[in-house]
Amino acid sequence: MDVEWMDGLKCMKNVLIMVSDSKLQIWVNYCAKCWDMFRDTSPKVRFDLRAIRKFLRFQSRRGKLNTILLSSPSRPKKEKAKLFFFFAQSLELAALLRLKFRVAGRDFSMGEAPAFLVDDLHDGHVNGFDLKNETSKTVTIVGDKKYVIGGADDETASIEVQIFDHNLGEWVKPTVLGTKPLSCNCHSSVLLNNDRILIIKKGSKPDDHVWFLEVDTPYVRQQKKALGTEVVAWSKGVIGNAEKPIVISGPSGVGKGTLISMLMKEFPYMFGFSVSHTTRAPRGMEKDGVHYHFTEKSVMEKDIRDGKFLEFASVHGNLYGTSVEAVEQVADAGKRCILDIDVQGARSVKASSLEAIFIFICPPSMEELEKRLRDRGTETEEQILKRLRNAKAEIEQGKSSGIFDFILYNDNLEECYQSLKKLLGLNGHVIVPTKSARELNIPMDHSVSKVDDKIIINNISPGPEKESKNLIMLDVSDLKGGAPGRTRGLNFHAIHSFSDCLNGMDQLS
Ligand SMILES: Nc1ncnc2c1ncn2[C@@H]1O[C@H](COP(=O)(O)OP(=O)(O)OP(=O)(O)O)[C@@H](O)[C@H]1O
Ligand SMILES: Nc1nc2c(ncn2[C@@H]2O[C@H](COP(=O)(O)O)[C@@H](O)[C@H]2O)c(=O)[nH]1
Repeated sequence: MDVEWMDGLKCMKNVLIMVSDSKLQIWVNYCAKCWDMFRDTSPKVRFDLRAIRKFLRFQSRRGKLNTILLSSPSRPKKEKAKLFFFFAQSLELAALLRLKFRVAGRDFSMGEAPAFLVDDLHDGHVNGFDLKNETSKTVTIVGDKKYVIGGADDETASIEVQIFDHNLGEWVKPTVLGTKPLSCNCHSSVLLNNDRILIIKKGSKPDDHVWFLEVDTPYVRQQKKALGTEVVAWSKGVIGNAEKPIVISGPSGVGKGTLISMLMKEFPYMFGFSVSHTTRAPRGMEKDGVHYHFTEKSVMEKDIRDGKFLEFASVHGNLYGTSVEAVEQVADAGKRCILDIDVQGARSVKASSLEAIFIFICPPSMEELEKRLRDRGTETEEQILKRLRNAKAEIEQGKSSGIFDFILYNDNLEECYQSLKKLLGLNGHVIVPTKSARELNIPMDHSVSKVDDKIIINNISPGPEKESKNLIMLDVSDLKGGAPGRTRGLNFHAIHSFSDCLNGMDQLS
């Protein structure tokens, strides 16, 4: 193996760096003397980061660098981890150079700290997730792209996203879908499954800590195809396992609205209505923002072009649509979302990445449907005839398209309502939500590490209550939903040490 001594690193005294040309690897080693110095003080003080950066840049320009291997078989894992953390502080550079780290035989991409190796890392070392620079940006590499997240000075602005495409060798401005998180002083970024970046905001409100920037999920891929641009999508993380949204379809006048109102009245804390946009005029009792967002056609068409809608359709001569925000608002309130949309809309939702339960409501007969529409007295004769004509095709599609998981006949209203409750599992005991991890505070000053599907949030400056737990584990193994809409299934646990995250722990939610 070729061994080169790098000039730039001579000032590092006790750290040896060897370059293996054949393997394109750097081996980082350290001796006992170095460790003794290293143990008691911040690595930042002991090591000359600038020299390391210079060295790494130099190597990367020569195309020699793809892996840093921390190797010292005689050293305990914990010590290796400390050294790893020290290198992880060079995240910005590592991300630019697209480095890989290997510690104790395991590969970690830059920014992933092997938390299980560092039980007692309480002395304020950052773990590489934050760039810790003035503009609070983080850099995450996914495939051939570099995602630079953050950087807005103004806290009323949203977190910015910029992408550098290594294939094109240029910066690309992405179309950013979904409600964007407000800017914050500092955040951590962790790549999950190579398709989304977990963002943990520091010093934000409890319901605003966790966000996901989707970069290559099925929804994002679909939108890239549809919009023909680079696309990323924000999705806010919600704690707990709020259940799948419910899509209710059926011909006009069948009683969808009536059934939904009954459900929301009986279970107000459980369900929330997705308020659609429409270009039709309001009926007498209808309120803007409650029954619909009544909108100008040109405005709605522009919002559709801008990707703000989960689905939209022309129904009985007017434009109707469900905005991503409408679904997100319900999830934010911790409720299960109900969508009252036509069959075309249900088809679009089915094809989207929003996992939902699809229910079709059928009338007992066309005569009864006509009677209900006429008795409701909200449409003109012409509109009634149009709705009845459309009803025939809708019922056919509802029964045969394979979109719907359940078909209910709304003959006797009370019986139909009971059937609806039964299929939603509401006919037995209903659990009323209690105090939950929604109130959990993620400490302002924290570091973040990742072990498999577990994110460890370590309170760097614990408060006066000595007994309070300083470690929080965020379990992301069971994520559901995602953009468009919220990402459900986040679970927080209090843990006493890093090793707890591999064993049992106290769940907070
Ligand atoms: N099972 C039922 N028996 C008799 N009348 C009913 C029944 N269900 C609903 N209705 C009545 O039928 C009318 C239409 O119901 P509703 O407005 O809920 O229909 P819808 O499916 O929401 O219609 P649209 O799609 O046009 O909004 C209302 O006047 C309602 O009170
Ligand atoms: N595809 C969508 N269809 C929707 C939406 N909101 C309502 N609707 C459907 O439109 C008809 C007519 O409603 P009305 O209030 O004018 O009587 C009805 O079938 C609704 O289900 C939507 O956002 N998208």
